[in-house]
Amino acid sequence: MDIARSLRAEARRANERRLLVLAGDPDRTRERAATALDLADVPSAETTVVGPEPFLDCEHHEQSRAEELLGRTRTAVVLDAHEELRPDAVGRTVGAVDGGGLYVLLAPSLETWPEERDGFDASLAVPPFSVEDVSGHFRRRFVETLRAHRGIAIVDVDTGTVEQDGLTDPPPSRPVPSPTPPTDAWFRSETYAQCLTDDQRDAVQAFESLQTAGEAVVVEADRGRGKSSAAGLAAGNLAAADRDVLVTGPQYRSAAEVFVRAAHLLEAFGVDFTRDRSSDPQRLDVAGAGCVRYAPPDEAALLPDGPDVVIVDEAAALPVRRLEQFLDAPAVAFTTTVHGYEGAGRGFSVRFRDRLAESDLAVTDVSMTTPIRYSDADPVEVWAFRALLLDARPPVDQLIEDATPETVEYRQLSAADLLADTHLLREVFGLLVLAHYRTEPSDLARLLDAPNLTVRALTHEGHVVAVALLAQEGGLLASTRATMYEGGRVRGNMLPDVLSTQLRDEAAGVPVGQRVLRIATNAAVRSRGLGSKLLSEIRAEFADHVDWVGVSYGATPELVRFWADNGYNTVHLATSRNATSGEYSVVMLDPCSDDGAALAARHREWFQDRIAAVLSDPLDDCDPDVVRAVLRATDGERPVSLSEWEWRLVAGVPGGASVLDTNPKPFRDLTRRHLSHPADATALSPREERLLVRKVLQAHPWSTVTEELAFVSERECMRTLGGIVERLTRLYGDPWVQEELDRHL
Ligand SMILES: CC(=O)SCCNC(=O)CCNC(=O)[C@H](O)C(C)(C)COP(=O)(O)OP(=O)(O)OC[C@H]1O[C@@H](n2cnc3c(N)ncnc32)[C@H](O)[C@@H]1OP(=O)(O)O
Ligand SMILES: Nc1ncnc2c1ncn2[C@@H]1O[C@H](COP(=O)(O)OP(=O)(O)OP(=O)(O)O)[C@@H](O)[C@H]1O
Repeated sequence: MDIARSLRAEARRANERRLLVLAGDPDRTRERAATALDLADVPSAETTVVGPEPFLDCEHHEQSRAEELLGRTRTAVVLDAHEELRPDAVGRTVGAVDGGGLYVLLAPSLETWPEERDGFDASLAVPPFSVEDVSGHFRRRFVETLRAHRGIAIVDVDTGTVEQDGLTDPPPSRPVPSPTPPTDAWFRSETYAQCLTDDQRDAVQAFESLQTAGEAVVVEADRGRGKSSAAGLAAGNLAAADRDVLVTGPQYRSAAEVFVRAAHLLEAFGVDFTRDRSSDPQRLDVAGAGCVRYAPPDEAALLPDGPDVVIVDEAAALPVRRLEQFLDAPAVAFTTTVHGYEGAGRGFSVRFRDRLAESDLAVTDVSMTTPIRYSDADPVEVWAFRALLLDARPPVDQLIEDATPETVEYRQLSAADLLADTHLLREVFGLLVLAHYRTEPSDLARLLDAPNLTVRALTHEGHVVAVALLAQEGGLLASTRATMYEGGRVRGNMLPDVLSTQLRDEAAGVPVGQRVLRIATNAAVRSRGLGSKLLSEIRAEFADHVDWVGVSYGATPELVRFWADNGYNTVHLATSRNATSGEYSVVMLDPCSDDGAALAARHREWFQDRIAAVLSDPLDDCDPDVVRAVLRATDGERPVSLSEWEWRLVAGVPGGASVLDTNPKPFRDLTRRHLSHPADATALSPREERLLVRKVLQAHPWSTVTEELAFVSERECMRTLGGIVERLTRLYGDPWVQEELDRHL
């Protein structure tokens, strides 16, 4: 195992990492890993094993807990991939290895590995498919990248052969010149002396704006660029200047760097501070001035004790709704990873950026590119980006800007097509990453190997302009359906699962469908009908083979309109918010066969029957425009059937003879009817419809509705509602009801 020693020596000399692959019999690879780390002089206190067994005397996590390494720095990480290779675990762990350190991968023989089905593959076997239907494209490609990239040693431990030594003979790393301090800085000069790169200096300087309320800073960088440290340098300064700085992030461990750097800086300032190491969360208190304190995201979101500044570390890992809560802080910074473990720090941009722009905060953006943990020529980072396509991008705008529904070609892209054309694969994956909130490395494996998934795209002159990822669902055996109905776990099959488990329809898993898992049009060519063209091509292709096409996504008014315009109708609105998007998810179906139509029809009716009651309780905070769009997208008219007494109650409201609170039910029925199938779509203005949603369906108090919808007084708000009830009564009431109405006017 001299190879381990030389790899480490080279890594140290160049301040780069090296990757050591030990392939073959599992126990033998584990023994060799122990020897290799010993020879390479890596202390066990600086090593982490990620895999099923703690076979070394060091920190250990399962692959499913790989996020424990986010934001941390280790000299060696050993990824034991014998039982399974989770692509996300690779993404999450590789960035933690320090310059001069080793990433060690334990795997079966590389010759046979792609053909073997492991634990991760089993997770791709979605009923009615079995694990034999899962292919090994991702792993084959992964092995090819191991063989093709520099800085990677491969040892066959069964034969003792060193397939490649991974040595690159790099020039020794040269000390990076310290960045020059800025000329007019508000932070104390010691701060800038502690910055390691120009990027870090610029980021720290951007944080200066947080001294005043109304400011926000967003720092975007790949891993290991020193973002958390930049935040720490800023936090130390702000605390010394009497600010109360609240730090949050998905795990304290990854935010710990903020505290390390802040404490170090306060020492350099020579100020008195106390550091509470014993308590978790940790805090630093500067004598006679401010503090830096940690709280987990759910607590921090309540802005406990009124902080002056909030720093959200690893923001991309938090749901949008959580991030939004921090916009109420006087000043706030978000640091986020662009490419890496979540695969998609970019996704941070997808929804949250709009909210940030709409807020009253003035936003300063900074990006950091120069790595700090290791040299910028590090071959292991290059390999990881390539193997996991972390840097995949859609085509540049110029190549596709002339695309229209007439110029594009509809493409059925098999895994073989994608593997044969790296550009195509990068464009497809890049577009998905860019347009969706969270796309992870495992999504790449899923796209290439899962038997239930299909990729469809529109290309313009060979470049991808829109892409959709489809999942086959339904067509389930009676036993699988029974498991689902009884609350057992069945992989995939999201729509049958929601319809049978939550909505108590055991037969929902019989019809076969294609669910649009994701769809995206390149931002440069949106709103030209390309997304709609892709959906209509998909429907045309599958209509003869499936019972339905369907979708579930976090509802926004625009998106609901997009799907509704393309023939999809609402059957369900979830009663809890989607953890990632922060929105309420809507389920929509477009039936293609009689069986599909029967499924859609019964669920539509059930939806129409329950929605008013649901909106007055669990969905009472759903955006009224989402409610309007979702109701408008329900197919099939469900008439109002009010009793005579209910009609008399309704007809009395406009003239002031009766009040809504006596019994809201008939008002809800009427509202539901009008918002889903208006007899006259122009009868009410959008604001009047919002009033109906907030007051009648969601039962908000008059005072809040008056304020939210900007009525001058509660009286005016009530009078407007009376006028609305009058118009609805005229639209839907029989002649005798109209007479009843006129009696009171
Ligand atoms: C299962 C899921 O994937 S749901 C998530 C859908 N995907 C995304 O949100 C990713 C980002 N968005 C996109 O890629 C695109 O906006 C898509 C795929 C939603 C629509 O693609 P496009 O090629 O623009 O569709 P198309 O031109 O046929 O229809 C556009 C209509 O969709 C609606 N729409 C959908 N989303 C938006 C939006 N964010 N902003 C404005 N309009 C929108 C509008 O009604 C628009 O019509 P308009 O341009 O006349 O106002
Ligand atoms: N100014 C600095 N002085 C000393 N060490 C630093 C400084 N900046 C960064 N480092 C070190 O470099 C490593 C990476 O820094 P940091 O954790 O801040 O980066 P990051 O971009 O937040 O990384 P990740 O995305 O992995 O969380 C850490 O070990 C940190 O201690």
